[in-house]
Amino acid sequence: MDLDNTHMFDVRDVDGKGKGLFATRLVPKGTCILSETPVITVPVSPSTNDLKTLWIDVTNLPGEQRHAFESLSNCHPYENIFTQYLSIVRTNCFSTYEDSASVCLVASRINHACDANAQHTWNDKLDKIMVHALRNIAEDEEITTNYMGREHTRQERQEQLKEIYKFECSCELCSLPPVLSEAADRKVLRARKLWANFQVEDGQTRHLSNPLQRLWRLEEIARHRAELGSCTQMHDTHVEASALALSHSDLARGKVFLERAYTSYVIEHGDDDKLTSTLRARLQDLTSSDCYGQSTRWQTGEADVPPKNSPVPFEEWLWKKEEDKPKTGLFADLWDRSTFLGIGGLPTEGLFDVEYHQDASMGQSKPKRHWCFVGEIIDKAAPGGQLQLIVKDVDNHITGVFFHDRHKGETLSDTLRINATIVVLYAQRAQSDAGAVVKVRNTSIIRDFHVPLKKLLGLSSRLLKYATPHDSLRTCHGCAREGSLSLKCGRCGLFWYCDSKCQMTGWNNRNHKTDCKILRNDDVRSLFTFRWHEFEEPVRFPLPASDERMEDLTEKASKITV
Ligand SMILES: C[S@@+](CC[C@H](N)C(=O)[O-])C[C@H]1O[C@@H](n2cnc3c(N)ncnc32)[C@H](O)[C@@H]1O
Repeated sequence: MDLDNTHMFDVRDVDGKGKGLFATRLVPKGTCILSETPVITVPVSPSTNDLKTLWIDVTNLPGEQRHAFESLSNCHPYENIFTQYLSIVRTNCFSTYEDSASVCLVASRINHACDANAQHTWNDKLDKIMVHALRNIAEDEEITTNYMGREHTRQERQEQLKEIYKFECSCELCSLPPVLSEAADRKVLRARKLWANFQVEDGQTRHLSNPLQRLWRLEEIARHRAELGSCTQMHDTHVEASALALSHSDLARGKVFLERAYTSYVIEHGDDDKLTSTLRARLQDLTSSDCYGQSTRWQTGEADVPPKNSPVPFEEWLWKKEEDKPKTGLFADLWDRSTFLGIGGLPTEGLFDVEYHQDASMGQSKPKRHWCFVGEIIDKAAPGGQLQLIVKDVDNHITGVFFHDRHKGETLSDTLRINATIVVLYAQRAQSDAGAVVKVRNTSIIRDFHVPLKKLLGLSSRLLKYATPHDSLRTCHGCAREGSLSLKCGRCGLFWYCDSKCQMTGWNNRNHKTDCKILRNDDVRSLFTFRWHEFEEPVRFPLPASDERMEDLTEKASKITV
């Protein structure tokens, strides 16, 4: 017999259960209570030949082991020595190798409880049954495992245990008063249903539709499952949440979820399991995950996990429960992937997305905030007279923008030029033969800016850094000094300098010659000055009131420095 940690438990008689395992000292949560190599393995559905093989295997066991096997509990009737051995297997087996059931001489003595304090798992790296403590187990407490998995109602559990193991379970969970038992059952059913809905959609792209709602569903599942106490199911929930976060380039949440998955998995499976090693490796390089970066909608860095004393409660941050706080910057931040999206971050056409839609009458959903698709035209064609743009989006994904308006885009076909940036308001991700595309049904939602996307993004960064006051101080665009500056660009009125020397540096060496020209275009100015985070109703191009806002901004800028 191959056993570790025998000093932690012994086998005792238990009233009404036969024998059972008991802790002989405090066993802390996560402890490996035993790891044991099976003595007998049979196919799950044995043939007559397999029964003979079973008989041979048992009779070939060393005397002590054969005796131990024959004296294991047997709750099924049998007719002869072959079926007697099979009945013993059925009463005591664990599923181990594919389609196989195995018997261990010690682990098989562990009795069942629906609210078990330990869990057995099969470790195919070690070829052993492992039993780990799911919580602290007190000295003299019976060690129990759950024979059936957690997500079953009381009635389902009782029926299965009676059928397979011929006993009526009287564990604490099964002995709850009816009101509490029904409440526990409701949690089981809710978690099971929510989880089943996740399983319906398969493949990596499942994370792209309605991610916020999916995250909130996972939070609800995680809450129920935490109460049900299954580490395996907590692991599954957090792995899914991690994949969801990573799909949207959210490394901070992806990391926290994966760490949680790892922690719960290790409790039940130990740290020498195959999947444990995989999870550990994945944690080392989150970006290597298959689903990473399908969109940048929630982009964060690993270091963006808020500190413990952060004003936003950690769980609220983790599950994105916090209200979408209005962002108050003076200029639009084109890098903000909650508003300026690539194809992967867009809500899916025809689906209600809680992050972007509000209910409206007649089952039609309306935008509840502003957002847009942003990309650069890299090619265009008009097969069958329909204008189709090939676009590289803000996430560098190549996608299509297809025109489904009355004129099939013909009215715009000359204006929309290669290398121009386009912005499509309230865009949705639609399916076409060519994969995911944006369909433009009304030309007033699309606008082209005769500037490559890279330049617009660079300008956005510079506006945020040099044209936005920080604590009433400005940053010189020429030398990056922070202070009360008195010289501003006379043309755009937005960039500030220490003196004319810095202004020359800014103009000639730091892009302002180009930026200033770009900023003279009304559409570009309104793109940057429109209040994207203040929503009253959907807008169309041209975006409203850019000039007033620009005047307002330049005036504010002057006041700060006078
Ligand atoms: C795998 S064996 C467990 C060890 C067994 N008690 C023994 O004496 O070897 C399964 C059998 O143990 C008994 N058993 C397990 N858990 C029980 C429980 N919670 N209440 C009553 N009997 C239980 C049932 O007879 C069941 O068929």
